[in-house]
Amino acid sequence: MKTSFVLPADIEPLSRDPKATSPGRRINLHHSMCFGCGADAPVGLRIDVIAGEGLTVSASMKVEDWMQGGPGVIHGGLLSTAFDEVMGTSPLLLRMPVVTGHLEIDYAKPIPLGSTVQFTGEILGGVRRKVYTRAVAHLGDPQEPVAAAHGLFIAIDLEKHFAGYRDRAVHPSGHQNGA
Ligand SMILES: CCCCCCCCCCCCCC(=O)SCCNC(=O)CCNC(=O)[C@H](O)C(C)(C)COP(=O)(O)OP(=O)(O)OC[C@H]1O[C@@H](n2cnc3c(N)ncnc32)[C@H](O)[C@@H]1OP(=O)(O)O
Repeated sequence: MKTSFVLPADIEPLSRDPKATSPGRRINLHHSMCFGCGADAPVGLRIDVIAGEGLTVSASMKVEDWMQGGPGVIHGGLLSTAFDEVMGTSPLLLRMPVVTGHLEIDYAKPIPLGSTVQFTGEILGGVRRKVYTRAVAHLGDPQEPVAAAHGLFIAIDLEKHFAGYRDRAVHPSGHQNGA
């Protein structure tokens, strides 16, 4: 599939953390109200990202009617959110919390409503706090990808990064902290 994404020349291999989620198990994320993965989010993708061997992950997502962009097909921005979730979860195999720094999507074919998108993702390597990832989407035949993505994720200190925002966090009760 065509892409304009270029990996840096100084990229280095990364290693799976020995305590990372075992292959075949769901990678547990941050909170249940996350738009990408949370079971309690009022509207969301509810994507379960499954650890694979090495630095790989997989996931699937049913394309519901509310995800429509063009007539009968998925909205491209919504697909990019799904890629963000799949690739953004993968650095937890390194036991590294990250946020998205840069995201690129290559759309190859329209994705019909009612289909199930299968994602495979992998960590390609890193440079300092930067983690480079790639993911591919298909509708059942891995040889016929419908889209692919590259993501650059930046390792963060969780406490510091969200320090100024946590009082706005929404909880399953519908209440915000302090509200
Ligand atoms: C609540 C729990 C969350 C965590 C759970 C994990 C699972 C979540 C899964 C959910 C998935 C969904 C996830 C989401 O949706 S996360 C939500 C969307 N993302 C954000 O909100 C991030 C907003 N950005 C920032 O906070 C800062 O800019 C960050 C923290 C990213 C960097 O600011 P910081 O001041 O800390 O560091 P730095 O500026 O020195 O940058 C560091 C290095 O990175 C390089 N760089 C930076 N940006 C870019 C760029 N665009 N292209 C190329 N390179 C870039 C930069 O050159 C430098 O490189 P080098 O000098 O080393 O060579």
